[in-house]
Amino acid sequence: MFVLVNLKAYPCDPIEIAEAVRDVSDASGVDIAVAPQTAHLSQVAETGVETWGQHVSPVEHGSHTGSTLAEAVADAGATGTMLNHSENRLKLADIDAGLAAAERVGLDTTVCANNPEQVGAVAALGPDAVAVEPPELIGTGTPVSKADPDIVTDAVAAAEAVDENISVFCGAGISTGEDLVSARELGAEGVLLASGVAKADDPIAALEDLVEPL
Ligand SMILES: O=C[C@H](O)COP(=O)(O)O
Repeated sequence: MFVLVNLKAYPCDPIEIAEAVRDVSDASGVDIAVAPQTAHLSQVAETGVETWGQHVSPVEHGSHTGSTLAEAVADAGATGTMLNHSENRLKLADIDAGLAAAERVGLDTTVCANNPEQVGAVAALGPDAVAVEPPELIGTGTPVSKADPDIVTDAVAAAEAVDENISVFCGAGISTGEDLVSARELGAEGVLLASGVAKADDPIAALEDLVEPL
């Protein structure tokens, strides 16, 4: 299972969490990555943790003030990026161009989608992975794998129908090892989570609980 910890814009210490993710990943053997704010990418990557961008812009070098250039994200030490998170929705053409930008610099890509229908649509653009996240469950602590398991199994089927090599992750409300096991049993190869770690009083304990049953 792949675990991507998205720090969003939460008021957490990105280095403390990066070091916790690195240490728990090393100790458990579970592939865990962290996606900090773009401005923190270099500092986070320097800890040695697997580092992802939260977004890259659908642009090349040029007159694009305020953009998140894929080259800069890769230069900062990221090895992957999300696109189209529910809190940063993109037009289909911009997802396509964002994927091209990420692939140009060798970043792994995970495109988020609200539901299985959107999973099928974005899978057709050829990302490495898709992540299904019902927006209404994000940040609730109620895991999608329990609240609506069909969303996960339908997302897996939708992606497989397009390309069986695309990995499917799920997210929203995931915070325990039991949630990860449920996600895996439903066919997900990874999970996307945020508040369960970024808002935890003890991020190391939260991460250890996540990977304990794997
Ligand atoms: O990027 C992460 C997802 O939006 C899930 O967030 P959450 O774990 O706080 O529900």
